[in-house]
Amino acid sequence: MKSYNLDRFRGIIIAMYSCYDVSGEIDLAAARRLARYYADSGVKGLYVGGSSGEGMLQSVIERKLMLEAVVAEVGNELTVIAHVGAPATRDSVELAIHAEKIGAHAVSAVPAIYYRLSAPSVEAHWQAIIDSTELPFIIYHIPQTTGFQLSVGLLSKMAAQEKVIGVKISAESTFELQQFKAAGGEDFLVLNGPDEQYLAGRSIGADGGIGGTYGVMPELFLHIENCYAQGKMAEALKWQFIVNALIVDLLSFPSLYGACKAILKLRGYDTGEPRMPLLPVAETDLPRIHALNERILGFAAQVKGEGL
Ligand SMILES: CC(=O)N[C@H](C=O)[C@@H](O)[C@H](O)[C@H](O)CO
Ligand SMILES: CC(=O)C(=O)O
Repeated sequence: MKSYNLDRFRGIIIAMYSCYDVSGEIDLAAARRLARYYADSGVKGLYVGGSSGEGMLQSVIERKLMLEAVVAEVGNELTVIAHVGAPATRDSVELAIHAEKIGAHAVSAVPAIYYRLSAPSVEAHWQAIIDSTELPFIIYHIPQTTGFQLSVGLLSKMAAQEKVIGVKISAESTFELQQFKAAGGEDFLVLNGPDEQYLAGRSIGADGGIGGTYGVMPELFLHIENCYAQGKMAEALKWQFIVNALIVDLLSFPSLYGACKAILKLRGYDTGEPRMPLLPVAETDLPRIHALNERILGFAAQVKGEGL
């Protein structure tokens, strides 16, 4: 049995975008405003510095600043998970120690990137992070970007540790998700990565999800989750399909995060442009962003009207 309160990690957790000012520096005030917006939306938590959070494009100091702003604003209301994955183990360890010191609720990390790492190497990397704090640890499995295929064997070995409370799986195989759940056992969390299959992941064993598109439509994911929790599968599926059409549109821009940030800007949350090499939305594409935002807001209003 894990001694941590796992319930605080079950549900909808937004993979938060980073916030920059006009010159591209971390914007702490904007980060606090965005975190507040999300807390008010009713989600369970925030995942800071992951893929959507551009952690890999920031210095260690910048990553600490982003996390500090989020914890300061919503640390008492939401679960805050610090993604500390980095190419160098010592940077990840430094980030993990900092996350614990300032009051984040968990740390999470992808395997170290760039080198083609052996399983023992990834295990040692994760272990160094785990051993550096008393915080619970969530493995981040995203083989399409890291190139590392996490085996059920290594997953099981990691999951046997008290501090390793779960895995966020962004691989698109729901079978793999189910196998991780079976290997980890009842009190091991599996969090769905691909937003397009939130409902599928949830149905086959996921305890919730951490997603990069939740940040522009938290209401819709909360609605899918509520429908699912109440056994209203047809309704949940209907909304998953609506969400998927929106995601297809989001993915049609030069970068997903640029599109999400442009949408938030229309709502009064200016988080700046994504960092290069991630591209912002071109001026000529702004009408398309505007239309997409209107569609999302329309669906969000519909969901609110339906209650649940
Ligand atoms: C590959 C990737 O970044 N996956 C994210 C996290 O798992 C998802 O949240 C996607 O951003 C989302 O499903 C859109 O494709
Ligand atoms: C999508 C996600 O979970 C991330 O941005 O890390």
